[in-house]
Amino acid sequence: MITFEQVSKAYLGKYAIKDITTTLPKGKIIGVVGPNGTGKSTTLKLIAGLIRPTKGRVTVDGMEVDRKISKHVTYLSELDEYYTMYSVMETVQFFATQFEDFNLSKAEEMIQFMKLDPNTKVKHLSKGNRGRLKIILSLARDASYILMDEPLSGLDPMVRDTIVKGLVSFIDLEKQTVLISTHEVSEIEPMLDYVVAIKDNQFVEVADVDQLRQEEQLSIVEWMKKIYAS
Ligand SMILES: Nc1ncnc2c1ncn2[C@@H]1O[C@H](COP(=O)(O)OP(=O)(O)OP(=O)(O)O)[C@@H](O)[C@H]1O
Repeated sequence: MITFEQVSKAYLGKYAIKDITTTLPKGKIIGVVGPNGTGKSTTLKLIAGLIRPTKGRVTVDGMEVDRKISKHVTYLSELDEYYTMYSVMETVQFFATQFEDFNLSKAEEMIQFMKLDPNTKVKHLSKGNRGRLKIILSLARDASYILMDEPLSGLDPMVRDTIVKGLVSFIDLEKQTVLISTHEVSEIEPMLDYVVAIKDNQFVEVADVDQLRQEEQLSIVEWMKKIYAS
């Protein structure tokens, strides 16, 4: 369970998010959505302990978040952060030495699923294939919380659908909670259980995406259009 207690984050005196109090459930795939610059990355980084709130408290399973939370939380950033001299397999093996919960056989399975050549050096991978490698590195950890900041950026629209389906099959919702930030909601919509949209520094939440579809006959994309139009 992730809680925000009166959390604000300001950069140079300007708020990205302001006075948020909420609880995000466990065992769900949660979309963090909104237009550019609304605070999606900020929200994920606060949960990952990469930045500190200006005010308030963020907790994960009752633990106040600081950098040590990375034992329980994996964060896939928008940036590349690996050694380009390593091959795909060497990178995966290196990560296995860094994280106790890294599941090497799951990583190998995902390399096959993503159709990556394990022997290719990272510096020779296309942008899309680096994107695939990043997804593998974050999902191969048996961490309780998986945070993915724009995981589909740089990936060919033709393969996104397959990758999204693959992502779901590698997540164990009995033990894991996933937060995915994106402004390309339509592509991940089928996998989402719960949605946090950020508008005017506040969270607007949909606790049950199926209910939204059944009772209000709205897709998330349609719901977002309504929110951001008002
Ligand atoms: N390190 C920083 N220094 C100053 N301002 C920042 C910093 N990081 C983020 N911001 C500002 O905070 C606001 C929220 O940024 P954030 O990156 O969280 O948004 P986002 O929704 O993830 O955007 P995008 O979709 O473009 O990635 C923006 O106005 C951004 O310019």
